[in-house]
Amino acid sequence: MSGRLASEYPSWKKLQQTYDSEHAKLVLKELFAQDPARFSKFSKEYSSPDGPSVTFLLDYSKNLITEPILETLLSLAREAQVETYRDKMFAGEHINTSEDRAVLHVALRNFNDFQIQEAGVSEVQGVLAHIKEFSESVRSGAWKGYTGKKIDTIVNIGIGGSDLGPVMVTEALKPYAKRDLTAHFVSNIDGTHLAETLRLCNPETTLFIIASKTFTTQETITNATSARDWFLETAKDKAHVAKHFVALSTNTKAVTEFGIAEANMFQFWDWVGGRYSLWSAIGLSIALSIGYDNFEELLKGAHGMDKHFKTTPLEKNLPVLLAVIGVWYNDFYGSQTHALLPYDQYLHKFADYFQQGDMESNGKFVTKGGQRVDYQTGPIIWGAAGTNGQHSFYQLVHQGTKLIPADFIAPATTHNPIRNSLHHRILLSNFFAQPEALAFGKTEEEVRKEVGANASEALIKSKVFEGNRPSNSILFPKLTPATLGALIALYEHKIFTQGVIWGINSFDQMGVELGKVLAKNILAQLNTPEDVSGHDSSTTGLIHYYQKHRQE
Ligand SMILES: O=P(O)(O)OC[C@H]1O[C@H](O)[C@@H](O)[C@@H](O)[C@@H]1O
Repeated sequence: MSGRLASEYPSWKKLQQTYDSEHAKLVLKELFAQDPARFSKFSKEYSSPDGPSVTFLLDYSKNLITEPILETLLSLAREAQVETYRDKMFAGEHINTSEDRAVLHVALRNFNDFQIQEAGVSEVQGVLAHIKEFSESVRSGAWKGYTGKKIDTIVNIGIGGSDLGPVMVTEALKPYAKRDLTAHFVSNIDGTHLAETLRLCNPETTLFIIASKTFTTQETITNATSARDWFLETAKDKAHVAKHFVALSTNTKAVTEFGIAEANMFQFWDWVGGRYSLWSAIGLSIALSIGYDNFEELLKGAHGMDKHFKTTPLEKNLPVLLAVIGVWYNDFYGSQTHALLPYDQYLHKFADYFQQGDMESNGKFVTKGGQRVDYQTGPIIWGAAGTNGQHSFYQLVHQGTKLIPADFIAPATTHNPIRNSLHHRILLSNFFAQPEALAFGKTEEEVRKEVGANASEALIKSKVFEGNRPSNSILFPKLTPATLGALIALYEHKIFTQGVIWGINSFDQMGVELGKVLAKNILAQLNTPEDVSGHDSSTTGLIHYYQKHRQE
């Protein structure tokens, strides 16, 4: 984040030389055979420094690293001044330079530990109190709809960071949810998303939460306006909107212009990035669903990880370890992607969430200083809940031609111990087996023994697993709100650390702008073919085809 090219650091050059001369010798099977202490050297147990108890084990021993390589990777983090930039973030310095903003999601979950000077930070507690009071009144039934009935359905209307965090967390923490308060999330501008959701809603008992940092996002404002129209078809009187619409935003003016009273608005601040905002007012749907106390546990779990990140030496600092190991694959092994593979159905949106969290943060080709990078930055993040992925894309992960580093994530204890936790034991046996298979594979010799003398050479070759495919494993006792908070913060700080090393600004998102501008221009030209101008022949041809075939 110093804006320097990462490739100029001495450690980067050393890593390149190490990769060139040693990578052929980095064979997991041999590394494990040579060193019986490999697991204890390359695994760490996290315990929350205070607050609610959170523990987990991070096993990074199945990575293509040695102690000297890891040391050099950590030197790279030091040369890039990760610690300095981390401290700048926590101090509220405007490290989001292109937008001249502080980056203070850590202030949203700060329980009096960090001293942060920035406008708005002193208001955080007040907004949390508002969230508490409001969520408790809706959950208890004290808050009534316009016909005097209690709310039984909430619909969060938002997109990107104003959607993905609340969706992921409400799914992840469903065991803690109030089951008679149904939560829906509408994000897509495609009218189908809203229409299918409204079919499930009763205007008398539905609360719409309009979530938008800017309150200008086309999708959200269009969906919110259509939802209000739908509501007023039944409710008639605009005064009833106050009981059924609240807003989560930084933009008071636009919220009040939309017709939502300031009293029904939950504030946040420009130093909360959209993809880091679930800890802010954007988390209202989470608090409504799981209750304020559990929401606070989520924040405290994240705060524990913040303290760990802020105070732990780099060689023991879990987000930093994940980050530098990721850099090793991304920049030296040429891995294009990184898979997030939670063995927990409740975490089925985890990879979706971090697609924005990571790719919108680190998908940048220009350093903070304006130079074009000459190396790879953020990886493509993808994944699915285990074991589903095993029956779709794992074939390629095991035997394809690409190196796909992966994180396996699982709870030791399930919230649903049906059949005496038989399901969970089967699930976890897969969680243990997959990284093992990826790392150690199956040799031709082993295959030959198995298939017998009559098997064809082609069959034998097709059954070989080359192995040496790296992974991290994260295992925790149970998926609690605090544990989830810590896990999310772990990845947030990993992303931060990588951004600093690559010298990019992880906190703007200029790349989402161009498409928005072009769509606005095209929207104005969609009516008649004569209006279509200024495009290439492909775009013009596509729009003309649409105009010929639409039935409206
Ligand atoms: O909350 P808003 O302002 O509606 O923005 C929603 C989303 O819009 C854009 O895609 C980006 O800026 C995202 O980072 C953001 O999360």
